[in-house]
Amino acid sequence: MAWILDEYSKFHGHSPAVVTGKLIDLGGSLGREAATGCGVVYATEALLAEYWKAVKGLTSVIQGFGNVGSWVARLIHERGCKVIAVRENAEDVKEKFIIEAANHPTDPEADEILSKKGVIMMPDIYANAGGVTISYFEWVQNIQGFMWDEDKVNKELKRRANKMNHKVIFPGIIALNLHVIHEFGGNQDTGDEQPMYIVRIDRQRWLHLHEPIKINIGNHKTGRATVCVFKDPLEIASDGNSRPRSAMKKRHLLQLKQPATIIGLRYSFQQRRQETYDPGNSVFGFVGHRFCHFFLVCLVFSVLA
Ligand SMILES: NC(=O)C1=CN([C@@H]2O[C@H](COP(=O)(O)OP(=O)(O)OC[C@H]3O[C@@H](n4cnc5c(N)ncnc54)[C@H](OP(=O)(O)O)[C@@H]3O)[C@@H](O)[C@H]2O)C=CC1
Ligand SMILES: O=C(O)CCC(=O)C(=O)O
Repeated sequence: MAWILDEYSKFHGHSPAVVTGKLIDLGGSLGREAATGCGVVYATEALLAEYWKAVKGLTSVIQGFGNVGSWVARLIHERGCKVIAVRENAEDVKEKFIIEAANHPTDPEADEILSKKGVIMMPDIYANAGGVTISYFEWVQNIQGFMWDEDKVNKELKRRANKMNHKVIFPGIIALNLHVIHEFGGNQDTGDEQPMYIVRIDRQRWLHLHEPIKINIGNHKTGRATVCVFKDPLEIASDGNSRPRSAMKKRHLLQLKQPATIIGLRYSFQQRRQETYDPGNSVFGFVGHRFCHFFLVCLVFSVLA
């Protein structure tokens, strides 16, 4: 990077913004060393939240222990995850989640084996985006001629990672395929306790949603349900509690006496209107782009006996 900067600057004058990943003295950004690993951890937390899990209490295997791997190990250890660093081949993998922190680490054959085993993979282009994000920050600082302190870099990284997670993962959390994916509590035979349903909507449908979406629930024998309406599952899972029922705030719950139809609205918190999804602004689009917060507003629409 130093060589590229040097060569370019010979012909065009000192231009630090032409290349990123530079040493600090040459205009590099503070925070780069940890940024990719940090981004991997934020992305992992968001993925786990989708499955009502937190890093805390899990066991992990890290393959590759250089810059990214060692930062991930340190950060998840701090969050209460037990790290066992071993190499594995795809046939031996027992993990439920694989986070691709390196570039293209899973070859097509392994991908097929893992997918048949039901392993959930988070792709590299998403998981390691902290690296390119810090490059963007470096470029911004260079063109501004102003150096951010490390705290500012870390805060910006976290802010943008969270926005990306809301954009890319959270819409999928709230729904997939319009059916009940989790049912907590309740005894289907005796109807002793009220079950809780977590409802998802297909992500593509969510992203292109212009009209309110309707979800029918309540094929339960007892005809009663508790529907969880939430705006940020990560918030719920981040306390390390993988049992959403106890972490759920009262205001997130709707008590239903009978099966019902729920209407979900895609809602922009900042602009207070429904947003149009721009496919060109997906995974990496978060860099330098203005985002909005979304959350699902669910309303009980009608009762279907
Ligand atoms: N650093 C960054 O900011 C970013 C990195 N990435 C990607 O993440 C990956 C790791 O980058 P980084 O941590 O910087 O690289 P490093 O060179 O710091 O570390 C790579 C590590 O992987 C180990 N390794 C190499 N091959 C294998 C293998 N087949 N199985 C297990 N371990 C192996 C190396 O071990 P040994 O030294 O013994 O060979 C080394 O410890 C790369 O794919 C990189 O492109 C992506 C985005 C940003
Ligand atoms: O630093 C960057 O801009 C991206 C880094 C990256 O993706 C890599 O090292 O593979």
